[in-house]
Amino acid sequence: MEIWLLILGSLFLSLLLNLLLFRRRDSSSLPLPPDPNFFPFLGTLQWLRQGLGGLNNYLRSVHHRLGPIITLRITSRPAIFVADRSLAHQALVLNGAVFADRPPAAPISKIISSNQHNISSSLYGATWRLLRRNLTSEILHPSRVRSYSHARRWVLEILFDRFGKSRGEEPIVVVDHLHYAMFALLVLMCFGDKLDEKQIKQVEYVQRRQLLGFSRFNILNLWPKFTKLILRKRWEEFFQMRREQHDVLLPLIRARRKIVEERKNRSSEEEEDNKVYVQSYVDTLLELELPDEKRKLNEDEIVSLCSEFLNGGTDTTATALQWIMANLVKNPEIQKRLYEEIKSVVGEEAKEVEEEDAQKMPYLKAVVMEGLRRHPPGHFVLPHSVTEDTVLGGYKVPKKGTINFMVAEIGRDPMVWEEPMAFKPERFMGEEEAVDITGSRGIKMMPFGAGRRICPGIGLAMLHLEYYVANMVREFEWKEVQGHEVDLTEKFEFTVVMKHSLKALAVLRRSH
Ligand code: HEM
Repeated sequence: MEIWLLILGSLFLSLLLNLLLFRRRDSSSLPLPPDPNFFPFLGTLQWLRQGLGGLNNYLRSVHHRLGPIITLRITSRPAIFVADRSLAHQALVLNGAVFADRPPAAPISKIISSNQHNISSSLYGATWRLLRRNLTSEILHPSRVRSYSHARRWVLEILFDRFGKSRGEEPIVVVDHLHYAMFALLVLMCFGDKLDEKQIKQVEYVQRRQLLGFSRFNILNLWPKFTKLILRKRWEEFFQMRREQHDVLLPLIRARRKIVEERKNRSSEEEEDNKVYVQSYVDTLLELELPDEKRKLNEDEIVSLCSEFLNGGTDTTATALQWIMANLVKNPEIQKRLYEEIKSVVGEEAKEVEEEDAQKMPYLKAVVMEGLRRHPPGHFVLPHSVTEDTVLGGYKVPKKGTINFMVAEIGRDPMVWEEPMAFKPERFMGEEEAVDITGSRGIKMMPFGAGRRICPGIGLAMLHLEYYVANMVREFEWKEVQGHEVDLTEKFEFTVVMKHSLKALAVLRRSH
């Protein structure tokens, strides 16, 4: 009886909260969140010149003046920015379905996403659901992720080999190796076979060129008809880049299609003998049928989905790894404590920290969490939009607008985190250990977003971060290079990277 009362009581309460928070007033009678500029587009021009870093600084100063939710007029649609964790929770988690849409893609993104036929840009609906479910259940499911453990070990050997060549004497630009390593891993998960170094480097080249080109090509989005005339060369450059990406990815996709078709024609006994087959992301895409159009994906769409998979899992993880390693080099006492923990779990002479060992290493987990809090690879989530006019924080959020959440500001909120700019993994030990990184029970940090559009790669990303940090620290002692002291200044690229890449010495710990 008491249980029933409790359930009824909480249902009633959540209904009431929902009504109070979101539908208290008809949204049409409410104003948009405050806009800092009397002449709306002037402010935009002010930061456009400085790129995303400029936008970030500008937003921070506007939030100080006008509060946690504001509007900017970047294009003809209002763009709302939220810098408050409770408002983010109210929107993304408590009212998740309404805030799960994406805005119509700008011209450049429309081409890259093959008309919004990928996960990150598709509208909230049947196509998004199909593509996202395919990725999470066919590739990112824990059992499938386990089947790629040989690949993670192979990549670890590549990394050790590269670091070892410096013999602890030559400074290493760590992030270059991390990028290559993450590409090797994700390329294998995407296309199946271990490709050779030249092929992996080609994929890395075309993908990173696309990522780093975002800010260069962004201007083409503003007035396409006009820019097609005055920035013709840049449009040509963009299409050339796209062609080169197709030239590299399409042969890999076609080779995979051939393998899948050959498998279908094989008998089950032959299949038994051919146990080396590991399912790749492309294999799963070949089978999909778009729900609205009742047709299979075309090659352009498969390229776009592969590109999203590669970008989603490489740059983000390599960026986070570099920030974490930089803090370990800058704070040798934290690195020492981490090494002691690793040694106590696997012993001094173990060749590898196995993936399961991380479960027995609370300090390792704390180091990774602190890295993601203090240096989230993305300072914003991807732009969201709402499926209907709605209300947030007493303001109107219009259906045709975009809304974004300031990830870095939320993770550095001094009301939640003591000394937010300091790197202190201890804050995740003891009481704070239970910080929920998915934000479903309340948001304190949100490096992967929150709610229905939360990053589907969160489990894989955490595994990669824990596994590579643990192994890099177990095998080498990482030391600062005189004249190249660690500098934590940020630079906005696709992710927010170190302005001066980490250079460090990797000194072997074991004699082998
Ligand atoms: C440290 C690593 C990573 C970080 C920090 C990260 C962060 C994020 C963030 C902030 C979003 C946007 C959420 C939103 O719009 O609300 C996102 C979306 C996404 N991420 Fe990740 N991510 C990481 C790794 C990965 C990996 C490993 C994959 C896949 C292999 C991946 C695939 C995606 C996809 C497909 C989306 C779009 C989701 C959707 O729109 O439904 N990410 N990620």
